[in-house]
Amino acid sequence: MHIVTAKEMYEIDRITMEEYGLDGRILMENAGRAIAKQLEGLLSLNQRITILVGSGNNGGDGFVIGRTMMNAGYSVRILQLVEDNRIRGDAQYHKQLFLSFGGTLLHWNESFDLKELEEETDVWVDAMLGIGAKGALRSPFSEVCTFVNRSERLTVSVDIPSGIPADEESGYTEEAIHADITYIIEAPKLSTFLERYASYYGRWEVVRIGIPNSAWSFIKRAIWSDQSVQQTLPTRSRFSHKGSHGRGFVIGGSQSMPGSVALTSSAALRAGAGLLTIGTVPEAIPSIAAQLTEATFHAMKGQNGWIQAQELDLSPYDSVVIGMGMGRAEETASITRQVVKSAHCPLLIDADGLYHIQHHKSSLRERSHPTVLTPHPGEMAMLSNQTISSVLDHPISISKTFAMEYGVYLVLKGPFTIITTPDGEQWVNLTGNAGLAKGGSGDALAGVLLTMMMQHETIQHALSNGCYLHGKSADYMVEHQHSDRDLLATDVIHGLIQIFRTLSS
Ligand SMILES: NC(=O)C1=CN([C@@H]2O[C@H](COP(=O)(O)OP(=O)(O)OC[C@H]3O[C@@H](n4cnc5c(N)ncnc54)[C@H](OP(=O)(O)O)[C@@H]3O)[C@@H](O)[C@H]2O)[C@@H](O)CC1
Ligand SMILES: [K+]
Repeated sequence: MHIVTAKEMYEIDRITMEEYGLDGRILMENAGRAIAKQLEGLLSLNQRITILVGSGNNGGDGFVIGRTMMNAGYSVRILQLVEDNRIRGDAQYHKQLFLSFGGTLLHWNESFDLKELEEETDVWVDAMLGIGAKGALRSPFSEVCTFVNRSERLTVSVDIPSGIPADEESGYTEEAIHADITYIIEAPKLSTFLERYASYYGRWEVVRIGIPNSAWSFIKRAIWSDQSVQQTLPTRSRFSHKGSHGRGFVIGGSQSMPGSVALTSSAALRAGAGLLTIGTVPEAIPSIAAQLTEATFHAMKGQNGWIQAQELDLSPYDSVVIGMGMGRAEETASITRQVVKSAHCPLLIDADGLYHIQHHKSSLRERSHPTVLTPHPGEMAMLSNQTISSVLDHPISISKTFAMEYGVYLVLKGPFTIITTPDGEQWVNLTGNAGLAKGGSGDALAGVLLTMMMQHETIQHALSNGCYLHGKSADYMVEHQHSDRDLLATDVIHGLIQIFRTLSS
């Protein structure tokens, strides 16, 4: 399923109408009918529907929904918020149909009594503004949205909750509709995944309106779905041996921080790594070894409990991860630089490794093997010289610019983790929950990703599947054994057992 900007969606509509010849009025009919079908499944016949329409094609969808629901036996009325002469084109065509079918149309005016309307309403359908919304809500949209948000009635939005943008834009008002459900037309828009706007959507579902599949070919952004996982997660052959599942190397840890490297390694093993070696300071080995009997160790030279710069032979490994629990001292900066240069295999840089790389980003471009960076928004801000709030407002475009500029795979972690390839292709992962917002989650993710990188032909598939599995495990654990308060990274690692069992059954 693709993810689009408003501009891209308009282009897809244009291609469908001009190049394939599908009339815009039919698209609008399909949109309204697809949403009406969902509403019929959701509502009982005694629930009275009020549809709020604006001047654009979003309102046009509202007129189709009105006619279709009315025909299905529901009590429907439409409140039009703009003057009659503002409704044109396809929307005007469908408004006429609604009227000729005997629909009830109310017009907004200064003295309109919304309270009275509310008394005759069980469900608000918001068809005021769609992807054509620009800037803060103007009157009377702002007053109507404020009223609907205060009303206790079920609120269903068409395509986008009115008042929020489709794209990574700011400057919108909080009066935007807080929908219970949003039926998104054909493809989620960027704002569906932005911290600032995601909650306005409520629960969302995508409805198809007949856009041809080939019209999407220029869109390089999509959701990583259950189906994507089924198509790309490698199966294990009966004749495989430990060497077939990858030999991984985890570099990190320090005397005072052995835990994160233990989590990464434990996750890598649980995700199915064939062999795993941990490179850390001698002082950290006993405590990690006590937890992880399956790992082997490479005792690295250390000073004051931190890893020192030293020669490392990385040739035996299929993938390397560096950074967790390593500290920010100059010694660990030079080992990071050295590994970036000498790892002739896929390399994942996380945590303190990202801190060290910020001043040597150009060295990433010189690598001839894949490099993966796994920042959280704070680390992304540091790497891209942006503020954290700017990263949160523009995670999709900032990720893309960075990944393309430095030729890296980027995994920007968050409630919707975004995976970007060096070519600028992007995938959004939907699994995971608030239980992952704590220390240790990132360490566990790095371990799962390390293993996936050794077992997939394509790094993007590896990263997308790794993020999916990690989030899916967290979801499973919160559903069956934990809450999103008490979930720990070790629980997420443990939950992988169940996820693999389900996927392979
Ligand atoms: N073939 C297609 O294209 C299909 C499209 N489809 C549907 O069309 C939707 C997009 O339609 P759209 O482009 O007409 O834009 P839409 O969001 O309805 O409204 C624009 C109007 O809003 C106004 N306005 C803007 N900002 C405002 C504000 N802050 N406060 C107040 N008013 C504001 C603006 O006024 P203006 O600024 O021009 O004065 C303009 O008149 C899309 O989301 C989907 O639902 C489907 O039917 C499938 C086929
Ligand atoms: K809307």
